[in-house]
Amino acid sequence: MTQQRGKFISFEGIDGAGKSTHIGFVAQFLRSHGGADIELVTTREPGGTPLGEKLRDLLLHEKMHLETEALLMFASRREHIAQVIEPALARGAWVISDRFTDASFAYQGGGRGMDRAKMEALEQWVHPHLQPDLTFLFDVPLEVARARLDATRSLDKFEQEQADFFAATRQEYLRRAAQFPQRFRIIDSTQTIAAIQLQLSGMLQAELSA
Ligand SMILES: Nc1ncnc2c1ncn2[C@@H]1O[C@H](COP(=O)(O)OP(=O)(O)O)[C@@H](O)[C@H]1O
Ligand SMILES: Cc1cn([C@H]2C[C@H](O)[C@@H](COP(=O)(O)OP(=O)(O)O)O2)c(=O)[nH]c1=O
Repeated sequence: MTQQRGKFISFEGIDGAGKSTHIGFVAQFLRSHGGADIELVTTREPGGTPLGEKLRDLLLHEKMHLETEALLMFASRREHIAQVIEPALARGAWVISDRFTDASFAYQGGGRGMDRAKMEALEQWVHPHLQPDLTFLFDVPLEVARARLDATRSLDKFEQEQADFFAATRQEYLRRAAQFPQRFRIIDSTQTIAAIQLQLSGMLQAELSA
């Protein structure tokens, strides 16, 4: 009997939107409601493989040309797809990824202003047939995200960007969501954590019974 392919779920949003807060909850929900035989793989981008984690360190801390940045994001992704995502989906596991290609469109395309046709060419090259089945976009106004970030940790290269960068990043996320409404779920991340978890539970339940 051929193994049923697993599902691929990505988490997106500008820094400080609350994405990391909810990934653990979603993993826990799927473990307790998805049946004993569901295998979950939680991973992240940039990163997710030993090589990808080295690239992540460079990407988050070194200044570089915007096209170098985009190419390294997709290089990390190529490795991630080959080593982690595709094998997991093929054996029936569910993959939960903290960011995927929508982040490249949002940050390198929207935030940095890289030409969209080049972004689309990279997407077509690196994963012409793979897209997440479900993408949660945690959406908040910039000021809310910034206030949350300031309260937490020391900021990496992207988190140190200014308001206009994040305005363009957020706008590009929303454009991608409008372009792919079937897979995107936009979460109003100004709600309380409890309210968001309730909303996520309903969406996940629907996905489990699909
Ligand atoms: N809905 C929310 N309401 C209030 N605070 C939140 C909410 N979601 C997240 N936070 C807090 O905001 C900060 C940043 O959240 P985090 O999940 O790390 O964001 P991201 O992963 O999107 O950068 C954390 O301190 C977190 O506890
Ligand atoms: C995947 C990806 C991430 N990024 C950026 C967005 C984030 O600022 C940063 C790291 O991701 P993030 O998951 O936010 O890490 P953390 O929550 O630990 O800070 O990388 C891109 O610019 N392009 C991409 O394609």
